[in-house]
Amino acid sequence: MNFYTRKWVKPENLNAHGTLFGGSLLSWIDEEAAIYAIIQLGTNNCVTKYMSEINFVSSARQGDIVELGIKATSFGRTSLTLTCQVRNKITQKIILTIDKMVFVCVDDNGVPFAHGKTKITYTDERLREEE
Ligand SMILES: CC(=O)SCCNC(=O)CCNC(=O)[C@H](O)C(C)(C)COP(=O)(O)OP(=O)(O)OC[C@H]1O[C@@H](n2cnc3c(N)ncnc32)[C@H](O)[C@@H]1OP(=O)(O)O
Repeated sequence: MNFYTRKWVKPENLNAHGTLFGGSLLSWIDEEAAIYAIIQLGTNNCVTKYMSEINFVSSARQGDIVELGIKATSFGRTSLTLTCQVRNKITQKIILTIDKMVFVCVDDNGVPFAHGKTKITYTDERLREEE
């Protein structure tokens, strides 16, 4: 799993208990996972279809640096399934896990289409191929 994105927990990301607000974290994850899916599938037209149980394993506090990890676990016909982990960059303590996130390629009418990809890419070549 690659942890490409780091986030610095700031006052505007906190809940009433002074720890990282789950909604902020989920918003970061959805964007990170969407970008990952876009790179893998070579198209901007990807939508979030499904998220499995979200396990908030431990909390993060103001000033913490957290890192978001995403990995593709399976390529479907129109979909891509990912798994996600968030951890504290310094201590490596797990903050959150999501076993399964599914993204689907859709055309301009919102109808799923076959993406034709079967393997993980570690470059952004597929996006350039679309142009
Ligand atoms: C990044 C963002 O913020 S996007 C914004 C939030 N997301 C959205 O607005 C999406 C709203 N949802 C939709 O528009 C529709 O549900 C669609 C177009 C994504 C899918 O429509 P469906 O009628 O479910 O399509 P369909 O039955 O053909 O399934 C498409 C794929 O999703 C998979 N899928 C459908 N439902 C599920 C589910 N509950 N769990 C896992 N995968 C699923 C299917 O297996 C299929 O994958 P495959 O082709 O690789 O085998």
